Amino acid sequence: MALHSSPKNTYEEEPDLAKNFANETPDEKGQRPKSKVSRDTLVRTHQRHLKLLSEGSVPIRNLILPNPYPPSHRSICATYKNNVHLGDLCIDSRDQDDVLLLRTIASPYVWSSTVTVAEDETGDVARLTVCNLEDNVVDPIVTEGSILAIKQPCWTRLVDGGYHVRVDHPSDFVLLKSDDELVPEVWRSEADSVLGKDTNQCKKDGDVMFLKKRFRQALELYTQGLQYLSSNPDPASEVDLYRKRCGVNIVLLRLDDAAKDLSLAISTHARSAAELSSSELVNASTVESWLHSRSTEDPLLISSKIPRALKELAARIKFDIGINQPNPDYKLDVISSYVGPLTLHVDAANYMCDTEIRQSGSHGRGLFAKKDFKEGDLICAEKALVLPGYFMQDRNSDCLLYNLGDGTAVPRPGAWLFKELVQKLRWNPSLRKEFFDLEDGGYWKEHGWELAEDEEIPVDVFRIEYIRRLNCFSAPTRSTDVLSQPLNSNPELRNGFWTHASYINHSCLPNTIRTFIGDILLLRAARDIASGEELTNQYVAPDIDIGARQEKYRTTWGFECDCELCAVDGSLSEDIRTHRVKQFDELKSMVMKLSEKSAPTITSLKKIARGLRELEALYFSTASDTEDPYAALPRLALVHPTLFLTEAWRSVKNVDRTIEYAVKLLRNFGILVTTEGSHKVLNVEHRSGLVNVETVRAMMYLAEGYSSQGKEELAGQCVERAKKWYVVITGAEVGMGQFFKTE
Ligand SMILES: C[S@@+](CC[C@H](N)C(=O)[O-])C[C@H]1O[C@@H](n2cnc3c(N)ncnc32)[C@H](O)[C@@H]1O
Repeated sequence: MALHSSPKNTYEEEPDLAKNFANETPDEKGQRPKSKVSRDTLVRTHQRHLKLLSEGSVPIRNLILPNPYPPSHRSICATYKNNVHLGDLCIDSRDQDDVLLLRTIASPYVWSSTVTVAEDETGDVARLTVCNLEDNVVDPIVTEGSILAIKQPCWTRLVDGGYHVRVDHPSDFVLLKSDDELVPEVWRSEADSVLGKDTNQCKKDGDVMFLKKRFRQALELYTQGLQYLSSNPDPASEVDLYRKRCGVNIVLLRLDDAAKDLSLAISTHARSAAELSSSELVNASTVESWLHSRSTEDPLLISSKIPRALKELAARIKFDIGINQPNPDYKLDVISSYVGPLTLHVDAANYMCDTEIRQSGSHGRGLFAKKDFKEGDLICAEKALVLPGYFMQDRNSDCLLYNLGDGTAVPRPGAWLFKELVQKLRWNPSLRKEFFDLEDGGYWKEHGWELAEDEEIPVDVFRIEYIRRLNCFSAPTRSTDVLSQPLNSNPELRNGFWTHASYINHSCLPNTIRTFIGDILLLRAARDIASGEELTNQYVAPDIDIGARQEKYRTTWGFECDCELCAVDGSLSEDIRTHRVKQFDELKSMVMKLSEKSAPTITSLKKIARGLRELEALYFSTASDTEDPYAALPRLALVHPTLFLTEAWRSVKNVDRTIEYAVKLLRNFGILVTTEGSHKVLNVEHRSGLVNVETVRAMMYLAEGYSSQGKEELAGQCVERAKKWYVVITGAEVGMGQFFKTE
């Protein structure tokens, strides 16, 4: 992968160098660093890198995950007794109980990570690199003079020589307030002078910061205003400040804090409003649990009793945390009209109550139907836990994630999802249980890490990455848009996370199809599904050759598929398999060559048809005397040439052949189409067929063919079925008119 970062900027680690370095350097674990850099040199080097950054020498964010280690579970108060200094630290050797207090002596360098220079209480200095912070240049977290506590600190070697203190888990990094009792006396006296503004001034300054998008500073100023009010009570100002702080917390995706602020705003308002002072609303914790409840119900009628501004915030928080509605009723056309590349997040509730998670034989847990669904029905709709909304074309959004632990490199969509997941989970402990319950490929168990019952779940960035990798989905802005894109155009897809849908296991013959409208994932039935049946989905479209597809499942998700198609394909002799792939490749290259020509000749079409028959024979030759194992199954190797021939016969207006090949195409996807009753009734049968854009098109070609033969009833039934499948593959009826007009 080409990297554009300037070689001069050594603060941006070169992933390949870092990887080789990690493998090649002598093991110094547990030793003290051999060399020490002076304060002057550290600061001068830092200034040079700040300058390089301001000159824009770093177009790609390289996020690097080193070899895994668990986050510290200890609170800094509990570990204060193990307060260590820089001189005590060893290389690559962490003690969960250690805590290091530092004060920064330089402005931060904020890009792939936050780099600064800091001193300890004894005046010793170090380069400090904090990874996976939600830091930004406009509103930095670590400013000059910040006081920090670093849990389980150690020295880590740098590629260019030297050592730094590197933090990977955000929870191992704690920003201390100037009045915190842990802050050493010498530092405390200097930092204390920040306070001293009255509430109105804090509010005004906070508003200015908010408008400048310096959200963390706004948060700090509103907090100071509230502190002032604790000794000078004024309920109206208090409600106002909690409301404002709630708004900032929502922007920063700190929903737990936003819910707390809003509960305090509502309870303070209720206490001061004569008609509400005896209501349940005065109890902030009751309001907070309502905000966190996933129900659409409002048993305390909170919304009707509070001012509009608070009501709107309550709706915002509830939608962002996620609410569940009991039915599949959505105005998908309206929702879809709001969605665009920059407006992914829509206000919609989830619909999940007709599906449940339970054990699925050897597949771990799975998602199951709790009632019967008909083909095309909406089974479940879920808003994303995280769907990064960065602008794809923006050069500044380039970002790559390197996992040195297993040597993988994750491109931009996955890297952004990782970054945002870390922040969402860091700031919202209420969302952690659901997330960390997901499949992590045995990562935690393998390391023997466990949590006590009452322990807060730590934000382990390595575990987040394992969970992301096994459970994320690639998503277009809207699935409908994919249909209108030119064939073979390969638009970059986002990478998003939907927790409930993460429980769906893969099958090459899935009974559901997932689609997206903005951050809503819609799961629809690809065929009739009975209550109790496991719901399955295609993680990726299956390769024609079983060896290739099982390899993909094994390396990406750690399983081997045992669906009906894999069982039949897997029972073939190596000889037939190789033969099939070879024939397929030959036929494909013939088709590709012909596709480049504007009008293929009838002779060339007949040649392809002959090749197709030979390939078909390789499927039949696997049949025993009595039954064809592929009778109701897709014959994947036949799909591509059959599609070509269907469209080619259509383009030369040969109606009979178009119908013949459209029926064949559907059959090769595992969908059996027959007619009965003087050719008036269309039978479409599929137990495990694949529904996709090609099958929609094949149905439309059939409709067109029947129509030109004067068989209008059949044509109408084909159109009806094609429309139903259109909804299955795009999620909604949106754009259907246009699609069927242009097809
Ligand atoms: C998105 S999760 C699905 C839920 C998962 N089964 C669980 O228990 O949390 C993906 C993981 O499920 C398992 N899985 C999915 N499809 C499977 C299949 N067809 N056969 C076996 N395991 C499967 C694999 O372990 C895979 O990494």
